[in-house]
Amino acid sequence: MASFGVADATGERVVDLSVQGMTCASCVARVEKKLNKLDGVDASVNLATESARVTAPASVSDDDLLGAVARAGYSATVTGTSQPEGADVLVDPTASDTSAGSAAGSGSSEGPGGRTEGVAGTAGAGTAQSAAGAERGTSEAGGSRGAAPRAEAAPTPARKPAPRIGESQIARAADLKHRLIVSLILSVPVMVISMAPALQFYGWQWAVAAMALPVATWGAWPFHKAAWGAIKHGAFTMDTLVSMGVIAATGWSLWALIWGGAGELGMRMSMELMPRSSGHMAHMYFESAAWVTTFLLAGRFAEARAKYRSGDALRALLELGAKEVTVVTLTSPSGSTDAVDVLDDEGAPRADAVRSERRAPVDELRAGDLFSVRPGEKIATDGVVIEGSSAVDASMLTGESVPVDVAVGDEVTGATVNTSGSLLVRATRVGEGTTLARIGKMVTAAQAGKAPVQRLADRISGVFVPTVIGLAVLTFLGWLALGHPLQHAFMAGVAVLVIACPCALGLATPTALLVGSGRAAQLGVVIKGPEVLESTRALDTIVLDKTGTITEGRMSLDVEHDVAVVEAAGVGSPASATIRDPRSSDRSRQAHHAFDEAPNPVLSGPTATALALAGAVEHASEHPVAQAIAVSARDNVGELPQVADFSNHEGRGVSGRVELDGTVHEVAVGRPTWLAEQGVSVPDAITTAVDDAQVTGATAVVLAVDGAATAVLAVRDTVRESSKAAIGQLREMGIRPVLLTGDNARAAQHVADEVGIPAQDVRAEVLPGDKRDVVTELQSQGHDVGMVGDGVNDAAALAQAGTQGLGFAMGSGTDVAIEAADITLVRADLDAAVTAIRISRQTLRIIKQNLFWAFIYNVLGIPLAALGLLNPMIAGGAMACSSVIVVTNSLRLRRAG
Ligand SMILES: Nc1ncnc2c1ncn2[C@@H]1O[C@H](COP(=O)(O)OP(=O)(O)OP(=O)(O)O)[C@@H](O)[C@H]1O
Repeated sequence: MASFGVADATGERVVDLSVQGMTCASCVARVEKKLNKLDGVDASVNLATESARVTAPASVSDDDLLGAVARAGYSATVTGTSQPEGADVLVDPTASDTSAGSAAGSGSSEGPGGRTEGVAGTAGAGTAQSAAGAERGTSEAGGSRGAAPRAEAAPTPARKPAPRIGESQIARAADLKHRLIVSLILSVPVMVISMAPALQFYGWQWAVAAMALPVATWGAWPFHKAAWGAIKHGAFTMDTLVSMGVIAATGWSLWALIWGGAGELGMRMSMELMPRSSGHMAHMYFESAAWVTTFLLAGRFAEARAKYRSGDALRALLELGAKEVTVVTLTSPSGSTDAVDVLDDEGAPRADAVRSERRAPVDELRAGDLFSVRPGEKIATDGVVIEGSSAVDASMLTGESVPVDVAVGDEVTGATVNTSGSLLVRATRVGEGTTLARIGKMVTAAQAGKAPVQRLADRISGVFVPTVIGLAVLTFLGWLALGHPLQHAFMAGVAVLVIACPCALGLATPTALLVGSGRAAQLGVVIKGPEVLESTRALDTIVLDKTGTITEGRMSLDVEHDVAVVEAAGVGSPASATIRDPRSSDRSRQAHHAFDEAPNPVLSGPTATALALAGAVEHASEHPVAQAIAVSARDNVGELPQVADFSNHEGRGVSGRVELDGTVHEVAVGRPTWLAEQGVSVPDAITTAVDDAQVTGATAVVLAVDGAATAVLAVRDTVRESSKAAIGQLREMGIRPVLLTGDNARAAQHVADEVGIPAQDVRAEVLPGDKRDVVTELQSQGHDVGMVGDGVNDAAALAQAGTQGLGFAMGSGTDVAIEAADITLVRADLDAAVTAIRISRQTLRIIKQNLFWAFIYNVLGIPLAALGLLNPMIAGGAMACSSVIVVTNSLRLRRAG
C-alpha cells in the first residue's frame, strides 16, 4: 500500500495546514512551490478544502512552514500534526486493492484487511482472526482489525478539527452579494443622471458623487484589498486594474467636482465622446467607476458561488459521519482498564468487567477504544464488533440497499447505520484512517490538480495588466509632453485604464457555464465544475465499464438452458451433466439438458437443490449476477433457505452457510478461478461447461457446495441499444473506447464485438481493486483518460480517471460515485456520455470566444483611448457592449448537445 506522504523515518511528521486566501489553481501552485522549496518537505495543497498536507523533517519547524505560506502571499494555521507511525492512519485509499465501494461495503464482509477464509470455513473465522489480529497490533497495514485497546498499540494522531470545506466561500459569496446589491442600487441613478442632462437637477453632481463614492470605496473594497495584497508581493492581477481604474476615475471625478469646476451648481453635463470636446470644464466619471465596480462584483459573486458548489461532494461525504459516540469503559474487579484484564482471549468483554458509558465527540475516539452502537444509530468509526449482532445499512456509502448482517468478529464501517441489534465495537481506525475519510480523500485527490479554465484568463492577465498600466502611464506622459492640459492627459490615461478593464471577463466563464450546464442537465448530464470542461478537450481515451454501462446491467438466468448441474455429491442424487451447445443461438434446438423433465415453474431434483443453495447466498448480494440467480431461484424453487455467515468477496463471488433439509452446507458462488484458488475441487465437466457458456458471451459462475464445484450457472446481460452508436460517435470525436470488466475474457470480447471495440482494447477479468491500475497505466502512457462506470466496483477507477481526465458516473450508480464523478449521467445510457463530452467541449469553445470578445474591445479600445478619442464613459459603454456580446454568445449553448 502506498502512503499519503507519510514517511517512515523517525523525525518526520505530517502537518496539516489550513490555508486562507487561495482563490485559484495558480494560488495552489504558488503555495505548493514555496513549501516544497524547503529542504525535505513534501507538500500537497488543496483548493477545495483550503488545506495543505505537508510531510516535513524535524529540521523544518511549523513556523518555517507558515513562513513559506506567508511568503507566497497567503496565511495559514496548523490544524494538526501526526506522526507517520501506524501507516494505517494515513494510507492512500486508492492504492488499496479494495475499491471505495468494497472498502465502504466492508460492513460485514471482506474489508481492507482481507478476510481470507476458505470457502468452506467461514464459521468463526472472524473471531479467530480477531484474536490473531490482536497479537499483530495496529501496525498491520490497512487491516487494523483486532487492534486491542492497549495504549501502546493505538496510533494516536493529533486532534484535528473536521475540515469545514468551502465555508470561507459561503462567507465570501454572502459578502459579495451584499456589496453587489448596494452597488447596483446606487449605480443605476448615477448612470441615468450622468447620461441624461434633462434629469440633472440642481446640485445633481453632488448627489451623484454621494451615491458613487460608497460604490467606489466600500463596493470595490474586495478589489482594492486584493490588488494591495498582490502589489505587496510584486504581482499584478485583474484586481490591480480594476482597483486602479476605479480609484483613478473616482479620484479624477472628485478633483473635477471640487476644483475643476464640475461642482458648480446649476451646471449640466452631457455625455461627451471625446475628452477634448469637454471644453474648459473638467468632466466627471463617477458612472464609470460605479459600473466597473458593479459589473465586476456580479462576476465575482457568481464565481464564489460556483466555487462553493464545487466542494459539495466532499461536504456531503464528510457530513455523513457520526458526530457523537457512546464510549464504553470496561473496568476489571481489580480496577484495571487494561485490555488484558477486561477482554478475554477472543477479544470479547469478560463477564466480570464493569461497564461505564459516556457520550463524547467522535473526535475524541482513539483506535482501541470501545463504543456502543444502539439500533438506528450511526456507527462512529471503523471497528470490529466484539459483542452483539445486528444488520448494518451501508447504502449511504455503497448504494447497496440491503442491510448486511454483522456479528462478533465482523468489521463495521463508520457512518453506516446500525439497524437492529445493539453492538459493542472496538475502534480500529479513527480520524484520517477511516473508510469515510479515505473516500473523502479519494474525492479530494480526484478534485485536486485540475486546470480550471480561468487559468487562461489568469495567464493573459499576467501580461495584460502590467502592459495596460504601462500604457496608461505612457498615455498620460505623452499627452503632457505634447503640451496638452493636465486634465486631458489624465483623462486619456484613465480612459485607457477603464477601457482596458476587462469587465466582460468576469462574465465570460460563469455565463457560459451556467447555460452550458443547464442545457446539459436538460439532456440528463450533470457537470461538476469548470475544470471538467477543460478535461473534455484533451480526452483521447475513454474506459467503459462493461456491466451496467455498455450493457443493461440487468442479468438474467434462464434455468432451462443455462444451469448445468455437473456433480451433486452430498446435495442430493448426482445428475448427469448435459449442457446445451452454447454456440447455437437458437435455444429451442437444444435437445438435451439436465432438466427436460423438471416440472416448471417449480423445479425439483438436483437443479432445484443447486438453485436453492445458490439463490440463498446470492439473495444477500446486490451484484447483477447475484440478483439474476436469486430471482430465478425464487421463481423456480419458491421460498429460499436462510443464509448464515454471508460474505461478499468483491469481484469474485459470495459465500455463506445454508441449511437445506436439515444439513448445513458451506456454499460459495463465484468466478471459477476464485473458487479454484479457495481449494474447491473443480471437475473437468465444470470447466467444460464454463468454457461452453463463456463462448456464447455469458457470465458463467460456479456453485461450490462443501468444497466441491457442483453446478455452472450462466447469466446473460443485454447490450444497451444505444451503446454501439455511442461508441461510434466517441470514435468520431477522436476518442478511443476501451472496455474494462471484471467479467471473463470471452464474455467481454463478445460484448466488444457487438459494439465495435477491437480485441486489443478489451481488458477483462480485472479485479475491482485493479481497475484503477488500468486507468493509471493508460494515463502513464500519456493518454487523457475518461472513465464511465456506475461506481459499484469501479469507484476508485472513476476517481483515478478524475485526477487527470474525467470520471463519468452512471445515474444508477452509487451516491459516492456520483459525488466523486466529474460528470453524472442521469440518463443511464452511453450516449449521455457522448452528449456530456459534446456539450462540455462546446461550452469550452464558447468560453474561449467570450474571453476573446472580452479582450478584443479592450485591445481595440486602448489605442483609441490613448489617442484621446474615447472618454471613459464611452469606454464604459464599450465594456457593456462586450458584456452583452458575451452573454448572448453564452445563450447559444441553449441549443447545444
Ligand atoms: N455475487 C456474485 N455471485 C457470483 N459471482 C460473482 C458475484 N460477484 C462477482 N462475481 C464474479 O466475479 C466477476 C467479476 O465481478 P465484478 O463485479 O468485478 O465485475 P462485473 O460486474 O462482472 O463486470 P464489470 O466489471 O463490467 O462491472 C463476475 O463476472 C462474476 O463471475
